Amino acid sequence: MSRWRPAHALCLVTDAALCGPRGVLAVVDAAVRGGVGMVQLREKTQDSRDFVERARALKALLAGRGVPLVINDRLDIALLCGADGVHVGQRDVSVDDVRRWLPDAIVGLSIESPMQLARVPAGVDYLGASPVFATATKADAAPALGLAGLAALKAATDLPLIAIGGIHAGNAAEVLRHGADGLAVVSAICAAEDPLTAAASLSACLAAQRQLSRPDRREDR
Ligand SMILES: Cc1ncc(COP(=O)(O)OP(=O)(O)O)c(N)n1
Ligand SMILES: Cc1nc(C(=O)O)sc1CCOP(=O)(O)O
Ligand SMILES: [Mg+2]
Repeated sequence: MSRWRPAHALCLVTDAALCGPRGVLAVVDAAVRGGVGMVQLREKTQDSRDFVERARALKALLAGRGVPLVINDRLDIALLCGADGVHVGQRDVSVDDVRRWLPDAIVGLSIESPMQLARVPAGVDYLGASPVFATATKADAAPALGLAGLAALKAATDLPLIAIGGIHAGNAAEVLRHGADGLAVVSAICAAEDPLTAAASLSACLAAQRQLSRPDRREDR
């Protein structure tokens, strides 16, 4: 298991097309300056050689900034670039296989329904609650969980939940109130005119929630 904890983390999942001519590295750099605490490199169309090259460049960009790099789907790319973790979905390489090669890495697993919670293997650091809202960013996303579905997942697991799908600064606080420990976004940052400001707005929502959940601020004490 990893020592990294996703509570109150803002995760940027990259999309090269949405980053446009600015490029993935420039958008990630701005987003990290705005408060992003984890970066997931997600490349669905790039060939493997370019994927490794981008992953190594991102790893170098994030080095010394305390921001882990997680690779979407591809254990081989994670090994080649020295990534801090891997995020897998229900039909990707198994968590057991990732753990065999990366015993101390961050491992995330997507969960699309409460039924899938029955089959979460040991060795998972966080669950991606997917998708909370409908999203145009992932064509094959499962039906939206909605806020009630997110809350139901939260009630049924002790693992940290990182919510993804249709999240932006306008609904982030509600998502956090319904049980998300962290937030993952693609378009809210990659498609933003100003990724630094977009990240800072989302980061402020997380900071406000962190403040509210401090033990000395709880009303039930
Ligand atoms: C944080 C987070 N949660 C869920 C996903 C989705 O992963 P997956 O179901 O494997 O779908 P793809 O991203 O591979 O299309 C994610 N990437 N990140
Ligand atoms: C990468 C990803 N996975 C999802 C899932 O439901 O598993 S939804 C998604 C994309 C989320 O993009 P946006 O923040 O632009 O809505
Ligand atoms: Mg996947």
